[in-house]
Amino acid sequence: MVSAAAKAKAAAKKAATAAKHASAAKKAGSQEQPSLPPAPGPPTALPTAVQLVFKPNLTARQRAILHEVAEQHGIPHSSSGEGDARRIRVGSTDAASVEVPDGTAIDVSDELICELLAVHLKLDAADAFAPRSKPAPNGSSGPLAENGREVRMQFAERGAAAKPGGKQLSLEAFVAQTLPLLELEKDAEVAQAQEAVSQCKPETAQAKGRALLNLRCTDAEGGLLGRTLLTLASNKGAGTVPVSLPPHKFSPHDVVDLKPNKASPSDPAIVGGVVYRVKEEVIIIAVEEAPDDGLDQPLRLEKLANEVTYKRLKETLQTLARGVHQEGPAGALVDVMFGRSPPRFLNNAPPWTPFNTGLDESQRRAVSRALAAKDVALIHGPPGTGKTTAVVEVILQEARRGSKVLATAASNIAVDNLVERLALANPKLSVVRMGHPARLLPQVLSNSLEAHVFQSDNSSLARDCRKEIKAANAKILKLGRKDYAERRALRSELRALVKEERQRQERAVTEVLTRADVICSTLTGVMARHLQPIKFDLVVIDEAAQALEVACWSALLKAPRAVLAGDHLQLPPTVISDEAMRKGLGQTLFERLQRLYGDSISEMLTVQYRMNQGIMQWSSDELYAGRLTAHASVAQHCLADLPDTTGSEGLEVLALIDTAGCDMEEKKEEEGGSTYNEGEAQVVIAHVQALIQAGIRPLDIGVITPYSAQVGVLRELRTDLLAQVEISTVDGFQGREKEAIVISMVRSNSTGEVGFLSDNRRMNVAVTRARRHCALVCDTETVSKDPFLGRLVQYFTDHGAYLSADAFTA
Ligand SMILES: Nc1ncnc2c1ncn2[C@@H]1O[C@H](COP(=O)(O)OP(=O)(O)OP(=O)(O)O)[C@@H](O)[C@H]1O
Repeated sequence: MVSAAAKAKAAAKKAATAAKHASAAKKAGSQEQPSLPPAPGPPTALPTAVQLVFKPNLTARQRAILHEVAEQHGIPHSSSGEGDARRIRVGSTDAASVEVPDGTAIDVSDELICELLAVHLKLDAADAFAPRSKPAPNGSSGPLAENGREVRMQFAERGAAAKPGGKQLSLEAFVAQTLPLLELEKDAEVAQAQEAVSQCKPETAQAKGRALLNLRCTDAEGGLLGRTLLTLASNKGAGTVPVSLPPHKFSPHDVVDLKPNKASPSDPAIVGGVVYRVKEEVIIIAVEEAPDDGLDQPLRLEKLANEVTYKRLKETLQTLARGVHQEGPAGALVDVMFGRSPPRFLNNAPPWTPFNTGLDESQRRAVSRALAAKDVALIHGPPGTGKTTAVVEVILQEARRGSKVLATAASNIAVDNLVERLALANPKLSVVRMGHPARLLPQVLSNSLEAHVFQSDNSSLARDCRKEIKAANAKILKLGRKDYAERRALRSELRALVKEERQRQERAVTEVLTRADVICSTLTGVMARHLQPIKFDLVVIDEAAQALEVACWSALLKAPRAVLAGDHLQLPPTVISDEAMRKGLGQTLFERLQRLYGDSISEMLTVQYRMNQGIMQWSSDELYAGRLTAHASVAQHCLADLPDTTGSEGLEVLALIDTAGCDMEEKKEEEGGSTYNEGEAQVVIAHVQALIQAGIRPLDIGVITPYSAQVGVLRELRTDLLAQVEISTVDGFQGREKEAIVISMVRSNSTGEVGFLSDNRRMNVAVTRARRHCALVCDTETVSKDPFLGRLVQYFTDHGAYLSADAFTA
């Protein structure tokens, strides 16, 4: 058994050793740099880089030990204030202070204190905090009587830790570090929304992508399970020609306000709603009820901050911090995920007959591993390797065994994808999709909770109640002033009917959810009230590498077993706050578990079904240790094989179009700060035109650029012929594919600055969207200054056609 104190001691030793090494290295590099004396040193006041500030939620014992340890190491320490204002400070008074998160939900554990002292002050306090009372005999965390009050040593002495393959994160440290980061992220989102729509001119808000100005409502149709859909288009076309909307950041499920175009920021909305669909020329929003008037004027759409998500995520953290999960289904799973007990697997995977007989060897291995997992298994799916295909098989197999499955993903589109594929694979399966119908694809609406409920007996009885309510209301309206008795009787009847209607609706929802084999929801959606009492056997998270760890926990606490599928080498979750990102909010559970347990819980899919071998090989060698192979059905496919193409000239699998020396310098937007490159954009469009002339359908071509400003420039250059060519940022293309992809890298400067292009995950996603052709348009001199991009350029030079951009402008 590895105690918390022992682990903290190991962590402290590691940090102290690292500090010693760093100081030794500094010393070796520069004789002028004095190294710190090794701790414990003489009790002289040492300068420290930070000052830790502890709030009142420490026990008397912890406070005493803190002072003792600081004293021993000659580090300044003080205690001030009373009650809630009480603070213990450890570290130099003039150093930057680091507040140890408090909050009533968090007990600051010994382990957390040891870690904080080790990380920030390079102090080894493990011995001092070693428990002086014995743990409960069963090794579980029993309450220890101390200083006259009970102190819960949460998780402190739980089962033996599995052999960790990487740095461990304790549950307490995770909660303590994530709570403030969530606050930062919420503040950043609210600030972004406020700044964009209320503190700046509407034109600036539009430039930032958070507002769309001068729209007209072209359609208001009923449907969508009782909601109204409003279609909004740009007023510029005046109804004659459809006009593209300007670049924006609206996407399905965003919460929005619709206002008169000239309204001031504080004016109320005509109506609020949720974005239902985003198309090139229109945006469709779902509203509870169409407003009676106000829609026949120029309109403005504003994106609002969605604070509900943060509230839900905080609740999840608080549940974890309180240790409530220990009594719930996920008690043992939590221990495994924080390295306190090893992951367990059945000795032999249960026999299974695949629903999908075309699964390849690596997919079968991944499914077997998932079915054998008693706690958690990972499916690592590089681009196009059929990760969702494997996940769907796992769910079908589990449902066949009688398990109730909660199938989730971070995005609505990924959840819809699961629903659609599950329903197709086994139409007898009861698959229920949670969530606002506006957020669902039309093809999965019949699986929505509302659609299921609508068909149930209780719901039909509830509708009868509704009819009777209407009739009773009509009768009341017809009554004369003096019909007191009758009115009273009708009112009482009404109350009973309303109550019965509500109860029937509730019962209908509970029945549908209880009977379902698979319930599908986004990660934040799983905290919906109706799901609270439902028990699951397995939680599946698809696209887990795009989900914040805290969001995964909302789902994970609902079942004893979990299967996570994803690829940590593609784009990470979006985090708005730079500070929160820097401090680790973007770190995903998928990646953490990969580091912690590696191949012992993870199966990598190795056959990809999308790319020509030439496109795949760069990604495989650069990011997946050369383990990917192209399935025979795609390994050699190229554009020239497509119908209607004219020969193979200009249709090579890889092409490098070099703008170096062609006077195509990048520029920076005045507002927003995004980068663009007009010269390069013209070259990109010219190459797309050449592809179309060679017989490639515009629909099969995608243009990807990392910079939103370049998306705008490219869209402006698009002629009618190119209307169906999709132009988007890398993020907009994640999870998708096109026969031909043209990448506009934008950066061209004399200093070799490449910004976030050097993030290998971003480039990995961009290149691997292509099935048969990938063209890289860039200034090779600028981008090659970055070693990773230099290798990419070299790969394209070695294996593809090389063209100078001059050839396109001549
Ligand atoms: N065993 C297989 N045999 C043939 N085709 C397959 C197989 N597995 C997956 N595919 C096909 O490969 C494509 C990608 O599959 P899927 O969407 O499951 O992959 P993914 O890894 O989830 O994709 P992404 O890279 O977008 O995350 C789909 O068209 C799918 O039908």
